[in-house]
Amino acid sequence: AQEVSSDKELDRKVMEFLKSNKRKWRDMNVPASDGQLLYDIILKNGYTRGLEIGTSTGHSAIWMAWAFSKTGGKLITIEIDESRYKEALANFEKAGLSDFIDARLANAHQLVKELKGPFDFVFSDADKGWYINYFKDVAPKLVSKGCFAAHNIRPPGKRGMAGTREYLEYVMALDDFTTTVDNSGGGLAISYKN
Ligand SMILES: C[S@@+](CC[C@H](N)C(=O)[O-])C[C@H]1O[C@@H](n2cnc3c(N)ncnc32)[C@H](O)[C@@H]1O
Repeated sequence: AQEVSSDKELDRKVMEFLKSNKRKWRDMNVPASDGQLLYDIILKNGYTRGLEIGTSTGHSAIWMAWAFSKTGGKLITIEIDESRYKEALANFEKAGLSDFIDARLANAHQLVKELKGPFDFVFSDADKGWYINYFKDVAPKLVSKGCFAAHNIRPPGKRGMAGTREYLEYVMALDDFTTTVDNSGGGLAISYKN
């Protein structure tokens, strides 16, 4: 079983932050239920090396970094918009999670290619038309049993945001990944590397 540490003071601070901001996320942020889902996947698998593509103001990153605070891990997160990036940094500070997050102001089209990895958990939530490219760039740097999760994915056959259907068809056809879709929130395609 994976080592999971507990810091009650930090838990209290994060929970207080999430509670007081529950109705304040207005920048395309994931719903809290998806944040919880990401948190659960990281804890369940004991992941420690995370990458997020599309920070916005930091809601999903806060859930993931909270999980990484327990597994001894860290999250690299990328955002192209400076004002959202700055707001995210302030939110990470308020939530007490800055030590678990390496936030980058950059174009992910370039930076995802440059990052060495390895990663065991990736959350893709930036420009949907680029999802397949992000996946192709990251897959070789994802460890075996690692997970690549992509947001705003509808089940097969259902209409979704432009680019997301092509993405789902692409990952579903891969022999070295097993993909399921969770539609309890905004829609999450969860692909495990075999
Ligand atoms: C749906 S929002 C992310 C929401 C965030 N994951 C959350 O739950 O709080 C998508 C973000 O991706 C950013 N983005 C779009 N294209 C990008 C690119 N090429 N590189 C980095 N970030 C990008 C947008 O500026 C936007 O803030």
